[in-house]
Amino acid sequence: MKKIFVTGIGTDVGKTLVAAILTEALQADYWKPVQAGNLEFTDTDRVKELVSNAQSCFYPEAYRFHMPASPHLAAAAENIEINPDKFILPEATNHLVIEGAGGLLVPLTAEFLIIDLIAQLQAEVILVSQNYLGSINHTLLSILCLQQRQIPIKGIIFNGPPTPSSEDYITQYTRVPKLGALLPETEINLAMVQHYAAQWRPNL
Ligand SMILES: Nc1ncnc2c1ncn2[C@@H]1O[C@H](COP(=O)(O)OP(=O)(O)OP(=O)(O)O)[C@@H](O)[C@H]1O
Ligand SMILES: C[C@H](N)[C@H](N)CCCCCC(=O)O
Ligand SMILES: [Mg+2]
Repeated sequence: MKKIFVTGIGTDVGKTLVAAILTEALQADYWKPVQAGNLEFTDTDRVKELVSNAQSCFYPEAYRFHMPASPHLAAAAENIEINPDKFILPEATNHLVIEGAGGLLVPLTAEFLIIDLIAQLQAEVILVSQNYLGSINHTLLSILCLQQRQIPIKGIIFNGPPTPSSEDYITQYTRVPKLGALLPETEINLAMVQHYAAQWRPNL
């Protein structure tokens, strides 16, 4: 069974949308271990809304915080310290898509970062890269960091206006494959998620 951790080169790069498409493509289960902010409509609510297969299950977050901030700060604001031992993989017999918070070096505690959670869960990574000026640097930094920790990287999803020159540089320099691309969409709905799911499925 695949255990895929969806991380990104930063926050707001499209991880939730990509996670919804991957969940649909693999008819996988979905888990967001830490939700910071947007408790009235969480990333899990969003993915549930966008996934239409009957097989996917959605697991409750290990931690939910009100403050839309780095999880270590959001936790401190509620006088809570995140305990890494509390991140227990849901007992699933299905593929599992796990969504992080922000990028790889986002703190969960003073010592424990998202990248440490990925290593602890022994998941492979799909990295969401958004195309903007500066994103080559952010994408290479993320990949070098994962490679230094010997965390397996399944591939990259590029989000936003296509920029083949940047994408080619990144895939050639890192030797990490491109799994798919997500274009800027005006409508985000079930049909759009199904369309990308079918397109990316052969690469997953
Ligand atoms: N390709 C796209 N076309 C249109 N809108 C997009 C696209 N990708 C992302 N968005 C929108 O951009 C916003 C941020 O995306 P998303 O919530 O998926 O980011 P994220 O990386 O999951 O952030 P977080 O770190 O908070 O989990 C959302 O409103 C999402 O719908
Ligand atoms: C609140 C936001 N949407 C995410 N849930 C958390 C992003 C944390 C980013 C921290 C940082 O890199 O400075
Ligand atoms: Mg998200």
